[in-house]
Amino acid sequence: MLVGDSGVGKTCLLVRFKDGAFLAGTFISTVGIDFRNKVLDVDGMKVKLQIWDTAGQERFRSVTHAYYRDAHALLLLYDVSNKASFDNIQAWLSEIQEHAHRDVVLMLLGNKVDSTQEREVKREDGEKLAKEYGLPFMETSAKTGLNVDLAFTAIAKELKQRSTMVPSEPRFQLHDYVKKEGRGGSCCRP
Ligand SMILES: Nc1nc2c(ncn2[C@@H]2O[C@H](COP(=O)(O)OP(=O)(O)OP(=O)(O)O)[C@@H](O)[C@H]2O)c(=O)[nH]1
Repeated sequence: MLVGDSGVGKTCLLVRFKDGAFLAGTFISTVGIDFRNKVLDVDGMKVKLQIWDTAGQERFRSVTHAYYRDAHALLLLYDVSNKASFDNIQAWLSEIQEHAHRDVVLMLLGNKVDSTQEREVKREDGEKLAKEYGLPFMETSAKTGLNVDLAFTAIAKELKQRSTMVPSEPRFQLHDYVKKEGRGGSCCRP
């Protein structure tokens, strides 16, 4: 499930991942909730992701709350060119704590990293916040596609591992995967 303030790019991230395209121009806010499916090949096994795109607008909050409970994974987004969306992350984390399952897989994404001129949130600040809450973190761009497949693949790997895990088996580490695969040395530099 994709969550975060209105306008951070949740729908665009999903469209980029599903169709490899970018919805430029007019911004049509999601009403309520929508979903798309995508099948990924993860280490030779097909993993079907059903990805729910939620409305970021406050007035739809009661609708989206109802879906948290069934979510296996949450991608929490802010917009690196919008400081307010970053400042609201803690409020989103409280919502998640209140409504989502305790074991939900959670990842923090700083989107629109292509907007370098308008950047209001430093990568270091995103990393610091993620570290504080023990979350894997990436910067993404739905516009250029940077780290989009990587973020969803990391989630799919984690979910696959959880669903097939034998108790004594070493666990897939989402954190380590994100660090190792993120482009540009230290995780996810554009
Ligand atoms: N430059 C840039 N613009 C983006 C990116 N992702 C989304 N946008 C733009 O940001 C605006 C909002 O994108 P959406 O994907 O509709 O935002 P949302 O988070 O789904 O918004 P709600 O449905 O209201 O919750 C649109 O005008 C997009 O074109 C990105 O990675 N880079």
